Amino acid sequence: MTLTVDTDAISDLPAQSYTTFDRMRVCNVRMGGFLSKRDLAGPRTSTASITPIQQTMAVLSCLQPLLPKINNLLPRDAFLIVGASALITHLIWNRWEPTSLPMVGTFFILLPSVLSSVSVPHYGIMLGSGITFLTFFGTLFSSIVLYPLSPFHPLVRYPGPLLCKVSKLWMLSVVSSGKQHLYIQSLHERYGDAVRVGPNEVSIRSASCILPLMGSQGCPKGPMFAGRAFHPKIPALVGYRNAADHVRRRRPWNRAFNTTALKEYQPIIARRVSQLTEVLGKQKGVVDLEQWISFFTYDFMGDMAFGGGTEMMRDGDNDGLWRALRDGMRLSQMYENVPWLTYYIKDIPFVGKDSKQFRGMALGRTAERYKKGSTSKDLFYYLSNEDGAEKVSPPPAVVISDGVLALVAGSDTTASTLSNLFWCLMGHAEAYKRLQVEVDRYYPPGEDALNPVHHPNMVFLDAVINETLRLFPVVPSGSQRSPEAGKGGKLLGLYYLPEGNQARIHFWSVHRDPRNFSHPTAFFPDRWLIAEGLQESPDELVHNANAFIPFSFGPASCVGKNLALVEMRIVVCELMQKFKMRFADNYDPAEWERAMEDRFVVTLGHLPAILERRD
Ligand code: HEM
Repeated sequence: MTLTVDTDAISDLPAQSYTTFDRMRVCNVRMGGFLSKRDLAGPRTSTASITPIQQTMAVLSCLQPLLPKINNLLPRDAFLIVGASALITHLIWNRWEPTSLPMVGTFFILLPSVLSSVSVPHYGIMLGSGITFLTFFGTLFSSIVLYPLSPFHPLVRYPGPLLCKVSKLWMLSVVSSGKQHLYIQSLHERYGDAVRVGPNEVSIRSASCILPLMGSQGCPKGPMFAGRAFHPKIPALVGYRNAADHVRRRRPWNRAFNTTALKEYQPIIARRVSQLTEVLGKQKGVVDLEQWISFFTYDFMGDMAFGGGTEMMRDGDNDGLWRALRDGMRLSQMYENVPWLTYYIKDIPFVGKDSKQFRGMALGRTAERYKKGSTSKDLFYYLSNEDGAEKVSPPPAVVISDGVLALVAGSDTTASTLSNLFWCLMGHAEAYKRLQVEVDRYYPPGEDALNPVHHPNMVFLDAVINETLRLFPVVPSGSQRSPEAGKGGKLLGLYYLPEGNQARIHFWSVHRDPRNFSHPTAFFPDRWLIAEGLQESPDELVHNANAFIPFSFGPASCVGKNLALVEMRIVVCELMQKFKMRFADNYDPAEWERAMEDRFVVTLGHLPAILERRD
């Protein structure tokens, strides 16, 4: 629909005898019924109940008495008015970020159309409108580009590349390459510990900022999670920005991962790990270890989140949901950089198709699980309050959101760490041999490697897991935090993060910083034993345990950490007890890091290996 506003006719209305809403109704008739009956329902008692369109129209209507005077304006003044309106639009946009398409239309189509009335008397309809739109958008875009570079921007003191400072759109191109982690690392090497990676975002490499940014007195989550999930009405745990709501929502998760609950999951883990051993044992020749481990973690988390229903190790990805999960992850990472965009595109049918497909699956599984009731204590048991710990059970929509989160947060993270671990071991014969000795000592043939009873004694196993997570943190570019709205900015040691801006600790760079760890790029599990005094070292080693944050830090850090550790230890012990592993012939191990992509969670390439049974 084309909107044309007959400004002369509007200005003819006698201002005194019409209310704002009367004028709006007249405008609406002339605009072909653009506004709904609700928008035109008349004055309300409170401004809170007036829709954004009504507010804008009210402002425009109030300007009507001025319109006759506008006809007498000089062309120079007309330009100034249009330019000033563009600047005010930027100001409003910057501060409140309108979230509905009608608002976008009001600011970007209706407003310049109305403003055309100041140029039309001088240049005629076509030229006048053209000049107005050009002036309006020219001023608006110049302001958008120049403001982040100006001394008035609160992040002006942070260095960074010009393109990062101007727009997050630049980061979109970096993200699409899958190499965001290496790009940001290179920025830290060039610009220092705090780098501006977006107009309103800083990446931080300093370990001393971890506590003030992410600790209990730190900042809540930033807007990236809302962008990733298309601003859902009911966010999953990971998306809660209000600290008090996050604490409340995290309660069942904490119960689900306490020591008693973890013990109850052991039969579920054991069943899936022995299935993994069985399928690997049946493979002939080269196996893609990465793929089988991913299938295993996905099946296991399916058991945990929905009480079963996922059989990737048996059937493969026959319903395409695993592929949808990976594709969805790529797109979510794009959206997390431009969270405002997802407000406008979320209702387009094909947008977010993968996430919707995945959610549909979760909906079906949740319904089945409710019908079946609890057969064993799994994650669903706690999330749906089957344990009865909360007075009021959460509605199914909440349980579904959390179930999807469990599947996403618990499968690829653990799978990537396990694949990285086996890649490191197969490439470091000495560490492999040493771990094999430890596994054989505690789990010799005949001893049940699915029973975690000996794990507390397996210090080299933990050193290998830690070293893998240090070298390859699965969330390499970190998790965004932003100061709570209305509470002012946050002092992060030497740095200040003003309200309305965001920061992330760059886990990858912190873990590979020689100020935190000696020989930072080497796979050197011994460092963990040396740091604990369990092994001597000929050299003085730098080892900053506070800089090791693969599971993040603070009240919103990974809630599934203990489950992940138990699961990984069982898999390593079982596979090393049963198989001898080596890279496939002709495999170039350097390919591993080349194929590694930062998709918020790391995704990996193939891991071709030859597995020989040891028994
Ligand atoms: C090696 C395995 C894993 C690693 C390295 C890992 C790492 C992380 C990281 C870095 C975060 C971001 C925290 C933040 O925003 O600051 C996170 C969050 C989360 N993880 Fe994990 N994770 C792993 C396994 C798991 C498992 C098995 C689960 C089980 C369901 C899980 C559930 C979650 C949940 C629910 C969150 C959101 C926590 C919150 O917002 O309160 N993770 N994880």
